[in-house]
Amino acid sequence: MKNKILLVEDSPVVLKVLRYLVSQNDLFIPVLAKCYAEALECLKEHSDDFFAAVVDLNLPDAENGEIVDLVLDRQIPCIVLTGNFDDDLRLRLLNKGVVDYITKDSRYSFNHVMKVLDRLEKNKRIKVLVAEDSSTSRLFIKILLQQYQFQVVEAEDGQEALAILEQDSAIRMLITDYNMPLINGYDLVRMLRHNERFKDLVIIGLSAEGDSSLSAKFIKSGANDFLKKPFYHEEFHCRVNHNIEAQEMLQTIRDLANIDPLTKLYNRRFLFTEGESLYQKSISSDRTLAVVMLDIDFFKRVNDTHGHLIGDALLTDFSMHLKKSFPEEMISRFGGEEFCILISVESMSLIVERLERFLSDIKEMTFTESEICITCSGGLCCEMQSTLSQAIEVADERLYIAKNTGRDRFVYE
Ligand SMILES: Nc1nc2c(ncn2[C@@H]2O[C@H](COP(=O)(O)OP(=O)(O)OP(=O)(O)O)[C@@H](O)[C@H]2O)c(=O)[nH]1
Repeated sequence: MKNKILLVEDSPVVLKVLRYLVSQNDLFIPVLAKCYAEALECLKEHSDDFFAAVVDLNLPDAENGEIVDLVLDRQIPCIVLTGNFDDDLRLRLLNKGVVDYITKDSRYSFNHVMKVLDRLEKNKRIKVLVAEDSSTSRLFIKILLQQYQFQVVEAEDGQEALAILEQDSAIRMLITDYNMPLINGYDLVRMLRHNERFKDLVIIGLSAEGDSSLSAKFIKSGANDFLKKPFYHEEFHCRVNHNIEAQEMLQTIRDLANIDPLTKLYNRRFLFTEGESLYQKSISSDRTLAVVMLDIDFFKRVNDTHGHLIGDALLTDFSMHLKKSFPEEMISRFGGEEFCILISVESMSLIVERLERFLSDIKEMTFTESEICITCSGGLCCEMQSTLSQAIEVADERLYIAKNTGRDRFVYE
């Protein structure tokens, strides 16, 4: 469902620009009002289900910013547009709880509005943990985060923060004070940074005024950023949003390096780095990690008969089915129409059963809009080798045997 954005602006040109920009984003749908009275009607008509509002501060029928209260009273995130910058007014508006205050001084201002809307939409799915023993300060930070639509979790001390983070892997950011009972903020950051699991957690330390060494300590121990108390709303929002954006960019770069763009499975590079370390961990903990090499039979015929685009669609559909059939396993596209699955082995009979079921499921299915029937062949290596590469070689030799002995089968030994 699209998010409704209320746009209140008396200038037809500005309203047109805003409408155009908002409707360019697939997630948003603009609802327009030229004055306070029209905005009131819109709010009544749409029973307040607006995702956010972008409002002009001075409207012909409400010259003193009354529109801001109208929107905020309905708990709608409010972005204020204004013709001139006024420091007192800005502070008054931010204290009221507006998300941002933007001057209409250039076309970049409207891009900024879009950036804020986009951020609000993404933040709905981001959980932030606030670790702070002072309830007043915690509440203040919580309100600021909620203005930007973040989901907020709270901890009263470092120990509680650690326990929450251990339990909830969805938390992407920690904002932590220094002075806290049980575990202080600095030790909390150090503990987290020594744990591989939290390497991507964004951490912002809060340091009290006058203690300049604390911010350096936070950064040195692995925090991404710090804020000196007291801070301005905008400074807080900028640091929080910039750090989340940096984390998102890092994730995009990682995905580009590790994920096959067509099938969205891991690529060969990821298999030989992360897969190898998984394999070595299995060796050291005396667990068996089976390597399955899987290849679609006569895939060239699919391309030759239906064309490469349908061939691509088949690879995508097939990969989705692989993911469904092996949800816990690391699956990679080894190349072309060949895939590699790493499966923890509890018993040989169980793994054989799963692979045979997969083969028979594939045979019963049809793929793509052209309803193509396929089979596939596979080789399995269950005997632990010294490296993943060696295990892949063994599984690949068995796959070769499967191909040469009639296809549509697995060779296990
Ligand atoms: N559409 C599409 N085709 C691909 C892609 N990658 C590889 N191929 C094709 O996959 C085909 C693989 O053909 P072959 O290696 O001869 O294997 P096969 O036809 O599956 O025969 P067997 O493996 O022996 O059963 C080639 O035609 C490649 O062009 C891709 O990303 N998209």
